[in-house]
Amino acid sequence: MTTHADAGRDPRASHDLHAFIAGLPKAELHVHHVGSASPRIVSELAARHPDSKVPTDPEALADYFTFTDFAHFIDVYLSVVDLIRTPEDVRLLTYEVARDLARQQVRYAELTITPFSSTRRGIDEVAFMDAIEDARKAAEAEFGTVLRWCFDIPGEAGLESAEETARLATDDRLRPEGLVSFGLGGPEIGVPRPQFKPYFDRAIAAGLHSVPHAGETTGPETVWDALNHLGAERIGHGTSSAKDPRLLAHLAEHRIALEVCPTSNIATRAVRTLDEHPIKEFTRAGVLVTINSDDPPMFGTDLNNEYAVAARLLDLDERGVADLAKNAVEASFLDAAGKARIAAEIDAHTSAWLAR
Ligand SMILES: Nc1ncnc2c1ncn2[C@@H]1O[C@H](CCC(=O)c2cccc(C(=O)O)c2)[C@@H](O)[C@H]1O
Ligand SMILES: [Zn+2]
Repeated sequence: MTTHADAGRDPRASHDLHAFIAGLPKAELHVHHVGSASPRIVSELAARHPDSKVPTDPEALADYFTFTDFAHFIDVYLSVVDLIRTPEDVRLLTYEVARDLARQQVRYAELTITPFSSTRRGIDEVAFMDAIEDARKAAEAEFGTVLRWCFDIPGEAGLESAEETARLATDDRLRPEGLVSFGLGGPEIGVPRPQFKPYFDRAIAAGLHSVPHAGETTGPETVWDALNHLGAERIGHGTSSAKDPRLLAHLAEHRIALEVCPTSNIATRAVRTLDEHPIKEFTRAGVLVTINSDDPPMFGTDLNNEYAVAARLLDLDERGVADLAKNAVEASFLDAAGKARIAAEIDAHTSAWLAR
């Protein structure tokens, strides 16, 4: 498996391609709020809360963030969630995540937030919404990075968490301005998707887009469930779709994008090795593939590295990488003018690079 010692940069992509990717304007569609906390922020929060089992030494975090399986990953993830205790923690985390995205030339990101995990730990719901919105506005003004929110149900926490997430996402007095979509995360085994239909129906009726995780740790039938019962417009991961040619054809025909996160799949052991990742089967079947980082510091990666990994697995040059970046813009929930602006920036960067 990929270790943190060699992660953060795919050594097999050329220096030139890394430099092209680093300067490429990008959109990120699948990245988790708490899972984006940098080692510096995690260790700062861990030092503030010495009762936690999370290491305070950023160096020790690489070991702590090495997972035996998906369940272990979720355990560790929740220990970091436990460090976020005040609205100020939420604001700081969100602002710092935006700074990290801006450094990678991410112009637009849909950040998956699990408000249930914060409200059940006692953070006031109004203060929580104010904290994320305050950080969103500051980040846009200071870094030029546009953030939007996806509120996700932590499925394993049961229907109580679904009810709470749907309430927070649809109550006009609470619902934040930046909210665009509704998701479902956590383990899939033992957490059937169809039971969440009423909550997705409410979110969709309130104008939100549907973007559940599916087919990350279970088979293609979970992706079908997400499509048929939850009205999925994009699929988080969808890795196991490769096992079902009819599903691949359906995704391709309906332009339902997969939010592919290659390094994540290795780190959680959903896929054995990068070379066995089905990304090539997706593109071969004509599926709209987007490249994403999921929980970058926990997986020792970042979005730029995920593009380098994808370039290697798909054997892409600069134009091919630029096309992948445009897929994410197309599959985003930006308006047409916003999409056109980032697509033009991608073209400008690519032409200038190739004319060097
Ligand atoms: N690759 C991923 N694939 C799937 N999900 C991912 C991935 N990365 C990050 N997540 C996140 O994991 C969380 C899971 C939280 C969870 O299951 C849970 C269960 C019981 C209680 C509580 C609680 O809060 O008390 C939470 C979700 O918030 C989700 O956004
Ligand atoms: Zn995810």
